[in-house]
Amino acid sequence: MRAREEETEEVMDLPSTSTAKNQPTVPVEIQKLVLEIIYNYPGIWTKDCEIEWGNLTEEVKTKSKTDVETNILKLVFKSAKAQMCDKLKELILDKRLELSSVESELQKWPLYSTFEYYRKILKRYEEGLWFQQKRMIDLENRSVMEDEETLGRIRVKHKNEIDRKTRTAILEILEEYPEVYGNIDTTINKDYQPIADELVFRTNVAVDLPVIKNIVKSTRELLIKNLKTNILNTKLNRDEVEETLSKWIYYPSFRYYRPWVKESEKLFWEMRGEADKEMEVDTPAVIEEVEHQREEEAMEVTETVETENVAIPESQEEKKSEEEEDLSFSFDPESADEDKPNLPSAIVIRYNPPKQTESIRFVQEYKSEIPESCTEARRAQNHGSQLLERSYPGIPNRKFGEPDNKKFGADESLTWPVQMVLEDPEDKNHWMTYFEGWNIAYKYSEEYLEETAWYTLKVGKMKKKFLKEMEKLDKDAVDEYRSRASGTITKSFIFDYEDVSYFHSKANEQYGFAPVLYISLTKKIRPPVFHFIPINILDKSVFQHCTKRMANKPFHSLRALKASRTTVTNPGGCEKPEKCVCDKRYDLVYDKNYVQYVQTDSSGLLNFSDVDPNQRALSIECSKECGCSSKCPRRQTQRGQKTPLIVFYEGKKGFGLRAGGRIRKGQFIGEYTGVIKKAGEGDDTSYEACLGGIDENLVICSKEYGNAMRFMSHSCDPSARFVVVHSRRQESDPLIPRLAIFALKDIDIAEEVTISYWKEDVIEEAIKKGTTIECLCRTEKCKKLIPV
Ligand SMILES: C[S@@+](CC[C@H](N)C(=O)[O-])C[C@H]1O[C@@H](n2cnc3c(N)ncnc32)[C@H](O)[C@@H]1O
Repeated sequence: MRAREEETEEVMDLPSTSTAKNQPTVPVEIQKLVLEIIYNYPGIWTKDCEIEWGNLTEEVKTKSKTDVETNILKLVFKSAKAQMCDKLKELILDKRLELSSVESELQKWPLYSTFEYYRKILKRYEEGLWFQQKRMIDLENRSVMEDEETLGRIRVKHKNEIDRKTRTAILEILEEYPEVYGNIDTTINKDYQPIADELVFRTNVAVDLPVIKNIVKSTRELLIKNLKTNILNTKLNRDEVEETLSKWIYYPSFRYYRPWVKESEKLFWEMRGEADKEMEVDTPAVIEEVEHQREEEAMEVTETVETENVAIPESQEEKKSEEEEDLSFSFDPESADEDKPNLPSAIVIRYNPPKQTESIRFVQEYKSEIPESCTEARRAQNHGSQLLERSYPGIPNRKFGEPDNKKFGADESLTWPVQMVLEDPEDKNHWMTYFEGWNIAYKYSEEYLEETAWYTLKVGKMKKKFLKEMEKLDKDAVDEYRSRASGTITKSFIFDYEDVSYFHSKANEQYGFAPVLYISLTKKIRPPVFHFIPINILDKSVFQHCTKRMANKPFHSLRALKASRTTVTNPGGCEKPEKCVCDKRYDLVYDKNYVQYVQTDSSGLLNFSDVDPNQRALSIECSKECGCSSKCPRRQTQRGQKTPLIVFYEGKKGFGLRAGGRIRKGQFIGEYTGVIKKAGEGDDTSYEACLGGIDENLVICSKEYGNAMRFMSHSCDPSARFVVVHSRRQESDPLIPRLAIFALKDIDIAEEVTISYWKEDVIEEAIKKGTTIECLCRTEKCKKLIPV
């Protein structure tokens, strides 16, 4: 690296983008020397290697004969990095220069000659800028569709990458297609082709037709849901409903649809007992009024509050900040199983010859595998040069690294999925970004990631919020974790955590479930090893045992066999209360003296106030027979985990489970999955949960196969409890018992999700016998001892 001849400035303020007033000034010569020397210390290019900083400080001292403190050197480096990013952005995006002009402009920057090498580290960042520049130019020329060359650069967005901008654009385009939005229920994928074409034309983003269809339908669902919550639950008056709706982020681009849901709205007002009042959305005048308002709005730039569901339960309203709104995971409704009708709800192994049904997957043997959707990880597993010395079921142990870049990197970067983003403690506006299958860190601005990796950024922000909450309990531990996570993670066990988190979340994502992250703040312990499985697994004999039970019979056969004993009527939670037969089915099949019946209300919440904590609770979920949709509040287990969960190292207790978002009292948290087997078959029962209430003889064992729920610790004052669930989508499906976990209280982000492992009498019995260990639940109600 040779220094360039002519310089104009003698001193420079640090850092370039900083607003701080009292930054030191460092002579350019020293800055150049520092940057030149840093070339030989790659350990600090992308991370903060303290040893290298120490050596570097010494070298600078020797060569410059000046004593410059390490933190000043860090500032020099940080400032140069920021300047390099700013300059690239300015030249590529603002000035829209070509590559050769960018090059010559950069040469004018006095530090470039000694810092040029760093531009390679910003390769992906720069690629992103070129891509954006191209898109801007394409859009201006409106030549995207004609130009074959450009078509290759269109960004394809998959379901979880759909950001607010894309969704808004789809809804805006849709307005021009009343023949589609007026017939949403009967549309087929093909009907959305003109919308998809227009989307590419307007935004250079390509989205699959089923995804567009889902977005349209789900926004309609959200509109209805918001109306329902505001009218029935929050009991707002008409003006307030209007006002609340207008805060919903998609309302401005979707309000034209309101008259098409007037029947639903009318029904809600009727249920409120306000049927006599005139429906305001009923007349064309309203559409005109909407149009008028819209024109007015277009004139003024107002800040929109982002929220999916604008109705906030009263008890939580105060607490819910804008930041949280942004973090609320709305896997519903895009990921609801309407999208994937063929998803199995259990896996049966060793069934010979295998059968074929939609709801059950039959296999000869089962082992965790890298999800099929992770194509880059699979490619890396085959060709990557970086071997990670570890072995986790279903998780690759090979990655691509710098040496593979030339052969396997190239242009595909544009469609690579981003695996994770980690906060950069030194730079709040950028995130350290890792692509799936690669072990190289890149730095991207939040703005850029918002555009290209919306979903992963959301997970990153959730983790950041979780750590912020954990700081209140143990700041030192969180600081230590952060410094480790921003260091050389590729070689440390942190990557194991990130990979386990990613691939388990991907397995969940296939079913439309929320992510699971694994975190150990201080202890250098490897993540737990087990086969992650989002649904239950059972073998042929247990499967046959389940399918022989009377509960399998369809409702009409049950009724023919038996007269209903009592009338349990609480069908209010179902979307179609008039047709719902769940409660009656409970009467016909289960014994109320033995298992208590619980049923979700219209918000999908369970009320446990009358349920004995020592008694088993059972819920029956709706099936197609009830006539409701897959989004009915009475289908919680079928829809699955919607709140992110954190498997967190709790010290002596081992790993436990914490909430990655706010969970409401009565809310479904997740399903306890594992191997369904006969009780008493294994010698280690610590991961076994009984299916009593449905079948006393069966347990779910999550020791070798399971999901995040297997980590719940015992508490003498638990925040959640088990509910056995009778659930299937179709009455013709085999009925396999399921086990759900519901919240007993409001659980905040970073709070532990715990259950009581035993009934009280079992704990007391063990205490009497002396067969106990110390209980570490640390609650006020702790009995201090629990059974071994
Ligand atoms: C189902 S496992 C929970 C996950 C386990 N901690 C892990 O790291 O895999 C049950 C085990 O967790 C630990 N544990 C859970 N709750 C506890 C508590 N309240 N006190 C002490 N140990 C507990 C015990 O070792 C128990 O055998």
